[in-house]
Amino acid sequence: MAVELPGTFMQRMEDMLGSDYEQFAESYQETPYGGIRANTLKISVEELLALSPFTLAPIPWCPSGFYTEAGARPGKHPYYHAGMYYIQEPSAMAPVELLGVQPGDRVLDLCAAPGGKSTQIAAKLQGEGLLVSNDLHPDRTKALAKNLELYGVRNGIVLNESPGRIAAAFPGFFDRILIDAPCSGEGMFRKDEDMVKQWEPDTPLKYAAMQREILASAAAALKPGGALVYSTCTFAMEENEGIIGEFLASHPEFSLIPVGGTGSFAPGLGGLPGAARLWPHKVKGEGHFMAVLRHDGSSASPEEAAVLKLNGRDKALPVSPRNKGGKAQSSTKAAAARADGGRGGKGGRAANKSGGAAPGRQSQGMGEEAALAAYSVFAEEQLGWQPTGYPVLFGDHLYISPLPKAALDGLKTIRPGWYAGHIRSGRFIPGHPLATALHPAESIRSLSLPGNSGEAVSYLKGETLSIPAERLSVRSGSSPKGYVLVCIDGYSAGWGKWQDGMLKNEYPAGWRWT
Ligand SMILES: C[S@@+](CC[C@H](N)C(=O)[O-])C[C@H]1O[C@@H](n2cnc3c(N)ncnc32)[C@H](O)[C@@H]1O
Repeated sequence: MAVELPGTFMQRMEDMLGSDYEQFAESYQETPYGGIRANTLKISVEELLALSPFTLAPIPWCPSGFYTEAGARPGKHPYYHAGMYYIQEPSAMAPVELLGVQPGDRVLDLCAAPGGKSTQIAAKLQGEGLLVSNDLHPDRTKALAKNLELYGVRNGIVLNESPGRIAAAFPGFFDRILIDAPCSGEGMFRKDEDMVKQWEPDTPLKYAAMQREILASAAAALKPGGALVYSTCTFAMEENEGIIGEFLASHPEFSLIPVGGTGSFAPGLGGLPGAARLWPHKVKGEGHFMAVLRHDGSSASPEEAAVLKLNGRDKALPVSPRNKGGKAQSSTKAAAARADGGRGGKGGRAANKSGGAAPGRQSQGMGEEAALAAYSVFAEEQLGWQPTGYPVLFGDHLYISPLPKAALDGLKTIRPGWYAGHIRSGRFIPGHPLATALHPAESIRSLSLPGNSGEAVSYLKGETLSIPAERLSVRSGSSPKGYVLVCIDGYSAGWGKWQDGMLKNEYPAGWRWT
C-alpha cells in the first residue's frame, strides 16, 4: 500500500500477534476485498444470483453477502439504483449476523451512518417491528436517511441524538441494539488511507472514553432479556476486549455470549475468548471486533419495570389513539406512546382505514383531516390499498411511522417514518421513498425497464420516455393514465406519470445517474 503504517502501530501489532505478525504484515500487500449484500426487502438471494451481472462468491459469515471480483463496479449499474444490493465491506456484514434480529423486534442502531448495518437489520425485520437508526453527527444522518430510503425501509425512524438522550427517552425498550462504535479504524488501514493519516498513538484511548459512554447508554435502552452487539473496525484492545471486560465487571446482569473461536471468527484476546475477531490475514475481509452481550432479564430498575409494564399492552392496542393538539407530552404519556408502537404488523399490505393518526403541526393551506383525506384518496386510487402505521404530518409532509408521534417528542428526528409524500394545492404528491419500498403488485400501474437497456439509464438520468400503453401493467378496471411505479427488471426504482404514450419522469434530481 502507498501509505506507510505508523511504526508504533506495527510494533503494537507485533506484540499482540507474536508468530502471526509476519502474515498479518504481509496482508497489507493484498488488495482489499469488495462485497455486495442482497437487499432481501426487495429481492431474494436466489433472484439476485440469477440476475447478477457480476461474478459473486459467498461470504462465509453472511448468507446474503457476496464477494465481487476485482474491477467490478456495482455502484455503476441500474440495479444499484433499484436498491437491489448494498455495497459493503465483507467483514462489516458480520456484526448484524450476530445480533439475532427477528421480524417484529424493536431494534436500535445507535451509531448508524451511513446505514450499511441499518439496511441489513431492516432486511432481517422484513418490515415488521421497529428500527431506530441514530447518528450523533447531523451531516452524516443525510446519507443514513437516503440509504434507508433507497433500500425501501418502511418501518425505520432516523434520529440525530446522543445515546444518553435516547436511553432516557427509551429506557429498557429495545429487544436488540447494535453499537457499531466510532473507533480508531485500524482494521481499515488497508482500505482507507485517511484512517492511517488520522491515527496517533493515543487515538485508541480517546475513542475508548467515547465507547465506554455509548455502551453504558445502550445498556440502559436494552430490554431485560434483550441482546446487544458491540463492534469496532479496530485492533486496539483498549477499544475492544478492554471496553467489554470493564463493562461486564460493572454490569453483572449482562453476560457474554461466546462466538469467538467458531467458524470464521477468531477468539477475542486478553482473557475474553468469547469475543470475536476477524483478522485480515485469516479471512477475506478487513479487521473487525465483535462481542455479543445478553441482559439476563432479572434486574430491571423501577423505571424500566414501569415501561415494561406498559409494553405489555402492545398487543392489546392495534392502533394509536389520537393525540389532540400535538403538544409536548408528559414523560409518562411519551412512554405510553412508545409502548404503544413498534410492534405493528408489516409496514405494508393490510388495509387499515381506521389507522390511528398522531397529528403533527397543521399542514399549511389545509387542515390535517383534509391532508390525510387527500393521502387516503391517493392510496386508494394509485395503490389500491392503504399502508399501515401512524400517519405523522410535518408541515405538508406525510410520513407513515411505526411509532405514534408522541413517542418522538423532544428528540431530534430526521425521519419519523416512511416518507409517503406531500400535499400541494389540496392534492397528494407521492414521495420517492414511497415508490422505492413498493413491490410492483402493490401499485395499480407499473412498468419494468430491462436492466441492461439504455431505457433504464435514461429513466435514472431523469429523461422523459416514450412508452406505449401496452407496456404498462395496469390492474384490471383501471386507466393507464396516472402515476406508474417504474421498475428495473421488476424491482422498483421510482415514479413516472403516464399520459398519451409518454412517461413523465418523477425520479428526483438529487438521486439521478451521473
Ligand atoms: C463505524 S461508523 C458507523 C458505520 C455504520 N454502522 C454503517 O454500517 O454504515 C460510526 C458512526 O458513529 C457516529 N458517532 C460518533 N460518535 C457517536 C456518538 N457518541 N453517538 C452516536 N454515534 C456516534 C459517527 O458519526 C459514525 O457515523
